[in-house]
Amino acid sequence: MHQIPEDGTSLPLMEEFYTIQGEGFNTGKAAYFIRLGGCDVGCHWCDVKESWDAELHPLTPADTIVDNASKFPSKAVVVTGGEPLIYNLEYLTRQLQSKGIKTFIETSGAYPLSGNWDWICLSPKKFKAPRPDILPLAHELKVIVFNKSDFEWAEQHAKSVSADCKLYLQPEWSKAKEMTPLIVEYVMNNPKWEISLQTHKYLNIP
Ligand SMILES: C[S@@+](CC[C@H](N)C(=O)[O-])C[C@H]1O[C@@H](n2cnc3c(N)ncnc32)[C@H](O)[C@@H]1O
Ligand SMILES: Nc1nc2[nH]cc(C(=O)O)c2c(=O)[nH]1
Ligand code: SF4
Ligand SMILES: [Mg+2]
Repeated sequence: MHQIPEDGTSLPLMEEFYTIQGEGFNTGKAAYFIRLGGCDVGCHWCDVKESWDAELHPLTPADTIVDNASKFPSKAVVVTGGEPLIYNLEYLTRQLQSKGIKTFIETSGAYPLSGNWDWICLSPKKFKAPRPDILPLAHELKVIVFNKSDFEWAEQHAKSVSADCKLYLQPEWSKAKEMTPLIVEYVMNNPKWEISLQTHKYLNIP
């Protein structure tokens, strides 16, 4: 069993890679991705189920992760998972920011917010709803559309985000053929929403 230190100085690291942010507001921007292992939210359509068991991913010093991230030209890091907010991300984000690196997170919001973030992408899940306190702090609300009921789920959460939070509807990958036309129609009728696509999957990059 991992003994994960509560101060966040070591974290279960599944993978780290330099790529282009494929989704949401920062789409198209180069960024270093840090994928932490561990998630119990249980989305049946999750595209990284290999991340769920934290035990499979080696505890790695946050200092090593920061050193690795520093070597790339883009000064932006996306922390994702798994569910990264299972862990205390205070130390990791402070260290990144002290090196002039912008910190972006991808989260379901199911765990308490920790860390200092330049960009929070909140993707709320029905399977384990976000904590209400993260909603007003999100810079971007990105709702995955797997079926028609997800439009209502999206509107429900849009009520609690800040006035300048960007609103995105993203088709669930396996249902994209079916759901994308519905999203297109929805956005034309409700233009406060925008479409987000998983562009990295079309580009065949990580
Ligand atoms: C794998 S999750 C990891 C971060 C966090 N657990 C979360 O769900 O936000 C990263 C992003 O991918 C989205 N995502 C996961 N599986 C997807 C799928 N099959 N189709 C579209 N988006 C998906 C999530 O909603 C989230 O915005
Ligand atoms: N290119 C790329 N962009 C992404 N945006 C969010 C991702 C994620 O899995 O969190 C992701 C990912 O896995 N790859
Ligand atoms: S919360 Fe994120 S990592 Fe966890 S199962 Fe859902 S999509 Fe996958
Ligand atoms: Mg992904």
